[in-house]
Amino acid sequence: MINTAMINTAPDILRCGYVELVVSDLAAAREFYVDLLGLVITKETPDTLYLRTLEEFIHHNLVLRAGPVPAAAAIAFRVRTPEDVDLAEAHYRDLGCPTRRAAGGFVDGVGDAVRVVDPLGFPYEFFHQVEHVERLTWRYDLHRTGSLARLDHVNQVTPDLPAGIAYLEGIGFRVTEDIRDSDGVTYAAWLRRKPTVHDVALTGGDGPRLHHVAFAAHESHQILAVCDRLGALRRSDCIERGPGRHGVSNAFYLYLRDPDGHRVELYTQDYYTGDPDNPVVTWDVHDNQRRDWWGNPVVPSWYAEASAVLDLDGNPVPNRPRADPAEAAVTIGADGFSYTRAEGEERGFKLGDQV
Ligand SMILES: O=S(=O)(O)c1ccc(O)c(O)c1
Ligand SMILES: [Fe+2]
Repeated sequence: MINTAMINTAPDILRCGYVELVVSDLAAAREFYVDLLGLVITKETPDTLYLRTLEEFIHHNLVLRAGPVPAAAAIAFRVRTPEDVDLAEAHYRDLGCPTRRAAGGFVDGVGDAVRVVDPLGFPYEFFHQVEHVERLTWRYDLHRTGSLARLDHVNQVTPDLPAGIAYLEGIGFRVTEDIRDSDGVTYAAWLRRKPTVHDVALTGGDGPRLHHVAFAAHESHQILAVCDRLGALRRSDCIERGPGRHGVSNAFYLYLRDPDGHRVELYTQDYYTGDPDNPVVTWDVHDNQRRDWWGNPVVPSWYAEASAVLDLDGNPVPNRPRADPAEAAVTIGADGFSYTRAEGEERGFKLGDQV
């Protein structure tokens, strides 16, 4: 149940504004995110890159900071007013979480902000004041392969889904879709603030870890163009999963891994969820089309690997193990290679038996 008392002090979150990633080789990361994916450089210093998508008007959607340990340093949400930063600071103090305020911002282009280590162990930031930059929507002369339009969501690995969902509902998020089994175990959930399928997804597993950050294109052919470009450049090795169409969200997708292994999703064409009675879509964990609508396999690394997250002092936050069953175990390894049916309904491998 949602604890409405908590919502009263929660900030009014608009959307996920940016993610700060630590990368071990800034030049290699620049080549991946700028040359390959076409993100736009708003600002560049010797140790930091500020990048944005084509439709963005705030200073950046991605901060790449050179550092020894690849990890996620911040998941930053824009809030509606400057006063919401105060509310965020008070809310997380009420929750007993570490907080740190920076009146001049933690990164360039962003003003007064508060960073917290939230109850799940994730480094969240809440900001309102931000430097406006040129929105490049109509600058087709600058659009590159993929034409990534905006930052869409983050996916976070956490062990206890019910607790994670309750916490996020307490700061105003709403579930739009989830994956469960007949015993009531929840394996994954998608939660929103903006009127699409999600701003934050929770994936059941040892955490806190950042599973991926997703950028949205307008059309699936733009994602396919990235695949073709990667093939032409003989960089197909950075394609981890897809292209394909998700069951959950109905979005067309592609997952890439950057030079440090940070996972990036290219994503397009999910659906509107803005009405207060938006119906939640629940998928059975044995539904072989839940994660890929065409039944294509989910490679094991997609379930197993994710990025560490840092606390407010820059130290990796230790993982807590998931107590509930792991989806990859319940679905007989990389599902899509076999029918993931409940006990007694096994039908062996799909066509083209895999070894
Ligand atoms: O693989 S899923 O269909 O569950 C899925 C749906 C939406 C996403 O953004 C995602 O990363 C994964
Ligand atoms: Fe995603």
